[in-house]
Amino acid sequence: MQFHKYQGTGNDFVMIDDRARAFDETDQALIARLCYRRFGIGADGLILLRNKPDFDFEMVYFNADGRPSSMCGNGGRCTVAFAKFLGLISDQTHFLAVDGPHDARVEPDGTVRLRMIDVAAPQRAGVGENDVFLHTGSPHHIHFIDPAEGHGLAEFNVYGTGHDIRYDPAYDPAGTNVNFVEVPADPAQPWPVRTYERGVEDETLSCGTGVTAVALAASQRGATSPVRLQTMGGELEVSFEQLPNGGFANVWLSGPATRVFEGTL
Ligand SMILES: N[C@H](CCC[C@H](N)C(=O)O)C(=O)O
Repeated sequence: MQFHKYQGTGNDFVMIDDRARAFDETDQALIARLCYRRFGIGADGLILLRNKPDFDFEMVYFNADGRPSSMCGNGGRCTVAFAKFLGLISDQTHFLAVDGPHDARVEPDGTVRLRMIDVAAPQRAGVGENDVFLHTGSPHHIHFIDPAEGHGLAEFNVYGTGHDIRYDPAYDPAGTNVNFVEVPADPAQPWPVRTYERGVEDETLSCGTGVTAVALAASQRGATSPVRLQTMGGELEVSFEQLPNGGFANVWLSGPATRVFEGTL
């Protein structure tokens, strides 16, 4: 079986052209093994590209634990780049993902812009003012680091604190992804973000639905569209319109999506 490896700002994926529907998506152990960085190919997730009536293609996403997951923003952008590589699309597309239909376009410089679902207003999470929750196709807890905490994002214990919030009973049974954000002195500058991802059960170099949630939450702290986000794996941009009810529409996630190598299993 042929596979391709893609990454979007360091969030990486095993990509499979499964239009023949030959891949057993119920084989959780196989998917987990393919994503395992020591005994397998290594990735944060695995994506099947499949045919779907009325759409250019369907994207089926699995976390590194082998389980089907909610929407993956970086994976969606990489699947669009893969569809273009396969000659399925040119520079615009309408495809189906687990959270519904998505439009996307590929810019001349290779930037992939993905339209995300409309997002409800941020909800308070935890006890203080520094924690909010949004669902951007995947669930995201966001913690704005308070300088009074005494440490910045670079030395923050993303794994430990992220793990605790991800498994907090308040998020039972599905859990959540967890994002840690440093408020920049100038909100027009990139907002630094680090993410603990559910289903990877570790920090990833970036998370597309995560930075989307952060950008929307940051609009309550002086950020205006488009918001630039600085992840460990590179810069992403999120644009949006704020709705009168506090929600968001016309939400777009933009950034690079790169084919790294291909191989045969
Ligand atoms: N781990 C996420 C799904 C992948 C999200 C992330 N890779 C992205 O780019 O949005 C979850 O279980 O909700």
